[in-house]
Amino acid sequence: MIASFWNPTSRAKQAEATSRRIGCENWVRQHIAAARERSLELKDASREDLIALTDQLRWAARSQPIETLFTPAAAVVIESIRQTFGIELFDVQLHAGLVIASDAVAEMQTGEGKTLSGVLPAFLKSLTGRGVHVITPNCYLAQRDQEKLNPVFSRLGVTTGILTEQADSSANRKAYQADVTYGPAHAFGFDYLRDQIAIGDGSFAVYDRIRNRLPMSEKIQRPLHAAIIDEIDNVLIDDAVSPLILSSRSDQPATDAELHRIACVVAKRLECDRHYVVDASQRIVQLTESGFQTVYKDRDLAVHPHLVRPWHEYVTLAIRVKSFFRRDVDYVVCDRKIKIVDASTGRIFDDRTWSGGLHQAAEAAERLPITTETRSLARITRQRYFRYYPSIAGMTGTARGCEREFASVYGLPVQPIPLRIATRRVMLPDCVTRTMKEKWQAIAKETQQLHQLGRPVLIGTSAISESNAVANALENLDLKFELLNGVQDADEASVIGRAGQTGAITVATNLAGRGTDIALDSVSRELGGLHVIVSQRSELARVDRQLIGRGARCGDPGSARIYISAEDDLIRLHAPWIARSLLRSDPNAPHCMPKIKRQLQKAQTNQQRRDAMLRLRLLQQDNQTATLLRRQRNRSGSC
Ligand SMILES: Nc1ncnc2c1ncn2[C@@H]1O[C@H](COP(=O)(O)OP(=O)(O)OP(=O)(O)O)[C@@H](O)[C@H]1O
Repeated sequence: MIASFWNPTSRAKQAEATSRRIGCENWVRQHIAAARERSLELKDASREDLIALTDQLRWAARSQPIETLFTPAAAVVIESIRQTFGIELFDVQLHAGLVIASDAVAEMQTGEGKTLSGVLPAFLKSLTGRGVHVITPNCYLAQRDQEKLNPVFSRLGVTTGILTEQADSSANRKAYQADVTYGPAHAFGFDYLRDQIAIGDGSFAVYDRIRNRLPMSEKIQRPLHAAIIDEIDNVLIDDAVSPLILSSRSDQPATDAELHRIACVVAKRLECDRHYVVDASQRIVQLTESGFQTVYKDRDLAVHPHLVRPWHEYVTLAIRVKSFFRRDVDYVVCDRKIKIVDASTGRIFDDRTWSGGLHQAAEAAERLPITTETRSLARITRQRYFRYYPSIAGMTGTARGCEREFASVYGLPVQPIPLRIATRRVMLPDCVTRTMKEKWQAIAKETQQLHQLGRPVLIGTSAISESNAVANALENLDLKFELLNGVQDADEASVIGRAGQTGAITVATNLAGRGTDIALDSVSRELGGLHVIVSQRSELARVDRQLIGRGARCGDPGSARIYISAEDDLIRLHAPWIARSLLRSDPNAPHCMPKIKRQLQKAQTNQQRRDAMLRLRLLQQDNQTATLLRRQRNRSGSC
């Protein structure tokens, strides 16, 4: 069993077998037609009738595989959604539901209605009574979906719960008792780790053995059964580069605080390429021979009694902070503390810290009180945690390009769901500028023109500092706007609620880039819908596609434009030759867009490959550690 758990070939074969089954058009058509027919018989069924039908299905799930219950389950779900919202599930949503229920990834374009597509598989998998986890990339989406869908489930006699972000095990334990539990991915993973700590094993261990050793009453989670993951590429791929680490905090001042401060001063004096070399794409720093000599000039520091790592590593950390970590991009300073910003979602984490002294190096660079390094109590890679679920599936609008990783790591095939109606999105040509300043002005000007027409505009930026720069440019034109970047106290739901109204201007970081549903009012729809401005291409093309997908949803009109400047991060770090050619060119001459576009897309693909390699390395290390632990345990067991 363990061999197949780690074997990518067997996972890929499993994915291939599922893919053959769900890819059969006739099979899909027959199931949808049968479900529709059954649902007509249930029209206007009472709540009691629906609950009685659910009970019958639960009874049936005891003796037969849940795949065989698709038709009757779909019929009751269709009816419950009809009675709750007064809408009919689309065929593409039933199709996606069928794919997810078959343990696969449904790739459904942004705005096609994935939230409702997840109800049917969650309902089906809850029938066994072993609990379903509906996993989202963040708390906002978990709460939004649980609140929206709870009436649909409760009409069917199915209970739902929501995980809290706080380490409140009693509240979360209660949420796990529900049939369907909503929560962000990290909350599920951390509860798993808390269970590990409760049984006295901070290192990960063979899952079943651990589960069986601890009495049910003490555990927060029930045994893992089924996971349905929304924005599955974000949760299983993008976030998988960083393992989940549960750490302890100490209020004691850091004993090596002074060393971090000195390292920061030393790092400022060192020169790139002379004293150290950097790999910008991997954020790695290496001291050169001359760098080592300079760093160890003061011999007392090399033998300082408070060193917790070799002295040159303090300096390397300080150089990494100086070279790659930027305030209001990678972190913010709030209440004299460093708070990490998640690059892909734009969220600010209150309780996360960088490990290995990096957080302290950043505190030194910002002249903040230096905290003690956290001590890791338990850790698990996301890949490992999610592979513990016997059944895993999900949905996203952007699975393209990740098919191989989904198949070999998680055994998941990707099934594209056809568009319900052709998109009405108008993709305007990219706009190229030489400097950032020119870009902010151009964005503000375009926003002003559309605002005068009454069109709502969403400006998506990739960092807090950028959102502030756009905000300044808009203020210079006396334009009123809403800023959503996690720093302000703005209520996310209400800002998003207003973003589609006539004449609204919203500036946001990636907070609004994924999963958010911007509803248009009737006038803004008439005027052409939401216009999305992408302020710069991200390192991942999927992030851009998600942002563009905030407009022209569900058959609505809309448009989008991407802005590029020679000073953009993607160009600066991964394709500097584009910057050189742009800066040399005549600012008034038209740039050769197709060529620049192709080169930027290539830079994005290369970055995606590098990230995939990083994840693969993490997985290999994880495998080696697991094998080592297993051997140790076997040896101590046989002694
Ligand atoms: N069957 C339906 N009938 C009418 N409206 C629907 C239906 N399904 C979904 N919608 C509406 O379509 C909009 C988009 O739905 P939703 O947010 O679930 O899309 P999505 O696919 O999850 O988008 P994204 O990929 O951006 O997360 C919502 O306003 C939702 O209420």
